[in-house]
Amino acid sequence: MKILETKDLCKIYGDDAGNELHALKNVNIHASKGEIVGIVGESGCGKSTFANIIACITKSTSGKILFNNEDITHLNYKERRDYYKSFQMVFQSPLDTFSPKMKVERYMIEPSLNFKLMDKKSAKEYAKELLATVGLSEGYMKKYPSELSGGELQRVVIARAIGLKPELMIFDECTSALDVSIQQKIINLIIELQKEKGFTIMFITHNLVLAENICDRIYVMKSGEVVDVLNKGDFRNASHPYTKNLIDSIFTIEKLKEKAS
Ligand SMILES: Nc1ncnc2c1ncn2[C@@H]1O[C@H](COP(=O)(O)OP(=O)(O)OP(=O)(O)O)[C@@H](O)[C@H]1O
Repeated sequence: MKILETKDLCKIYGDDAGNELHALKNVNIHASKGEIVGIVGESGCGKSTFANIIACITKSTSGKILFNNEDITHLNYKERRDYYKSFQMVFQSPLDTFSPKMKVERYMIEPSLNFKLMDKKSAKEYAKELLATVGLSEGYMKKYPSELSGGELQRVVIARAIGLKPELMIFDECTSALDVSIQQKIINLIIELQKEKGFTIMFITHNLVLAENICDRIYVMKSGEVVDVLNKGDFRNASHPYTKNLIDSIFTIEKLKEKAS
């Protein structure tokens, strides 16, 4: 069953001088229930624009977005709020989602209170449970963002996002701001949570090796277009020269590493 499907999604950014930038060109991407779908491409290819449109942060210029077969291309305020119960996004920098003056506790209980899902006491208990799920003790509830490491902050962001039991989550370069050793831990956490909770993931990254390791299907983007779709087990059989180049560059790095060791 398809959770998300885009049909000929286009985005044109314009400036005051009348210049147009076609950031997305007829993008057709889908994700079925329980899948981990990768969107991979170099900087500026349109990955974040795509994610922001799905998150209703940016408006598309044309095309359609279907969520559980319902057209969500033009949602009003109330509909968007409802959508955010089923959709959550985790951004590259956890500090972007945190106010520096907000303790972890308030950040964690906010969704439960905003959506009137439970009272404050239960929301606090639920927040502690969620923190435990991402490997953080309840002591973190009383901390400010400045007292947490980048990896810990990203765990808190993930804990809050899964608290709403979303059907679809987008992770937009969610580990690129972290140390390599922490990146692996966060990726493992996301995979474990996905297996346990069964939600669908769109994983946005410039890192093809990472995507290859965790995704069921990868969409390769270049200059706003999907140029290749690679299925699991088939990732090295890319057809587009751009993807072949990406893969060749990985092999070259692997060979250099082999030579060096
Ligand atoms: N608000 C905006 N106004 C004008 N142009 C924009 C805007 N946002 C993005 N762009 C342009 O659209 C293109 C796609 O940008 P986007 O951020 O989606 O790419 P990306 O693949 O996510 O890149 P990165 O990995 O560097 O974040 C780029 O050329 C960018 O400069």
